[in-house]
Parts: sequence; structure tokens; C-alpha cells
Amino acid sequence: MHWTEMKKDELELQFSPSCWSHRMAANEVIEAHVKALKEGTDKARALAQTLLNVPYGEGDGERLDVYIPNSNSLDLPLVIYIHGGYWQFLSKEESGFMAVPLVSKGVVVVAVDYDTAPKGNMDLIVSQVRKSVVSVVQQYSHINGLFICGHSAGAHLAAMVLSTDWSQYSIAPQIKGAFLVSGIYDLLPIVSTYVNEPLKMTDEVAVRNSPTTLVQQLKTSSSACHIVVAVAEHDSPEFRKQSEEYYRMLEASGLNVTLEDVPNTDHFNIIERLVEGEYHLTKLLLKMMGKS
Ligand SMILES: N[C@@H](CC(=O)c1ccccc1NC=O)C(=O)O
Repeated sequence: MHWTEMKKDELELQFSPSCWSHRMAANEVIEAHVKALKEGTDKARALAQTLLNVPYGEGDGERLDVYIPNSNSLDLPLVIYIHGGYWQFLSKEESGFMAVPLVSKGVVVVAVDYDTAPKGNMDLIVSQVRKSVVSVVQQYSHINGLFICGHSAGAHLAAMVLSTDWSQYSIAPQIKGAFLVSGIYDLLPIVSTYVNEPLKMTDEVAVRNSPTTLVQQLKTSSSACHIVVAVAEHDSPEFRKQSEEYYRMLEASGLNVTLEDVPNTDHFNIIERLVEGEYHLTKLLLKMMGKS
């Protein structure tokens, strides 16, 4: 069934990732998710050298954390992680977990904060994340490859970064690879759901912030980027459809894109497991960065 034909209840269920986990009840899976991300982030902060709360703009919320390998090398790959949580939950304080397996392999990890709703709205959040990427490139001009990874709403934001017209910015970041994990690429279906209550998007705001409407811009700005669209086996059918359709659009426009359907995962552990060195997506990310 197309989402336009769904009743509100059905649509809201499709966009309630916690209701589709095969591991735990809805409230438990979210609690466990936040705990896993926080524990992983605390571990990363103990393992790596860190620069915490580095400003990337004037706003209080415009800060990022850097996780640095204990290496003398200057030409390390760098991955920017953009957290999920429906543009209203989570922060960089739970977003350094993937540094655990990556810094030991010589990868710099940056976790970006943005003003979640209701403080921030969709246009602001997208512009903040874009600005953070420009700031990282300016500060770390010596890095050997810029990569971006986002989960859920963060995958949407990562796709929006790839789709940026950089002509209004001081530089045009060259992103070598992108990991889009369990993302939302068409925002129109969520406008009428509970997800939009704090965001208050109109259809117009949703359309201009949908990566599905910006594929031509992505092709112009990010033609050399290897894009991995990853989706969980136990994501909801609508989430799975969003990933499949965005993947097809990118592939049809001739981009270097791969669809990864990750078995035995749900919307939450598909990203939590990046704390493990032996997890399929961790290995794939390291391979993309030339570190395996
Ligand atoms: N109502 C949503 C809540 C949700 O997605 C979420 C909540 C807290 C932290 C992260 C979340 N989602 C994905 O990162 C759900 O049913 O999963």
C-alpha cells in the first residue's frame, strides 16, 4: 500500500521504529538504544584523545566532538557522524561510539551536534550540519579523505549534505564516501504524523528538505562519492521502501551506490553495533576508508 492511502494509525506505526524490533518491547528498545550509544561514547572518550565541544558556528548548539587516534600520522581519514532521533532526540553526548573500533585503526571520528526540535527547525538543522562539515574541512585540511555517516534522521541529514549547493559557502567539501544507515529520504509522509509535532514542517518545508527531490544536485555536488545505503532487515516496510527507492534513484542517475540489507538487525542495533570491530558495517566502513 502507498503511504498516501494509509490511515493515520498505520502511517504512525510505519514511522515508529521501536515497534518493529524483534528483540525487545518498544519502550525497552529505545531505553537500551540510548544506553548502548552512551556507554560506547564513554568508552571512546576513555580510549581516544578528544577535543570536546569545539564550536563550528556562533550558536550554543553548534559544537562538535573530535576523537583522535594515538598516531603521529597527519594524513588520516576522517568520518563525520550525524546522530539520529527524529531531529528531536539524542545529541553528540551519545554519538562517539563508533570511535571505539575506528580510532585504533587510525581514523578520526567527529560527532556533530545540532539544535534538535523544538529549538531547531528542519531548515536550521540542515544548515547547521552543512556548516559543521565546512568547519571540519577548514580545520582539518590535511586529512586523507572525508567520509560521512548518519543514522535514521542523521542519514537524512548526511544525504542533505551530499545534496548541497556549495556556491553559497566558502569551500566545497569533497566527500569520498557516505554511509546512510536506516534513513528517511522523503519527508512528506511524516508531515501528518506525531514525528512532525515538534518540527512543525509544512509540505513545502518537507519537500525542499527531502533528498529524493535533490538527486540532481547530489549528482552535481557529490559525483565522486561512494554511497552506501544501509537498511535493517527489521526496519518497518516504509523505512525499507524509503531506502530502496532512494538507492534506485541514485543508481538510475549513474552514481556509485550500494544497497546493504543488513540481516538480523533492527532500526536500533544496525547502528549500535558499530561499536564492534567485527560487525559487517564496521568492516565495510573501514574498507571504504582504505583501512582494512
Ligand atoms: N517514536 C520513535 C522514537 C525514536 O525513533 C527514537 C527515540 C529516542 C531516540 C532515538 C530514536 N530513534 C532513532 O534514532 C520510535 O518509535 O522508535
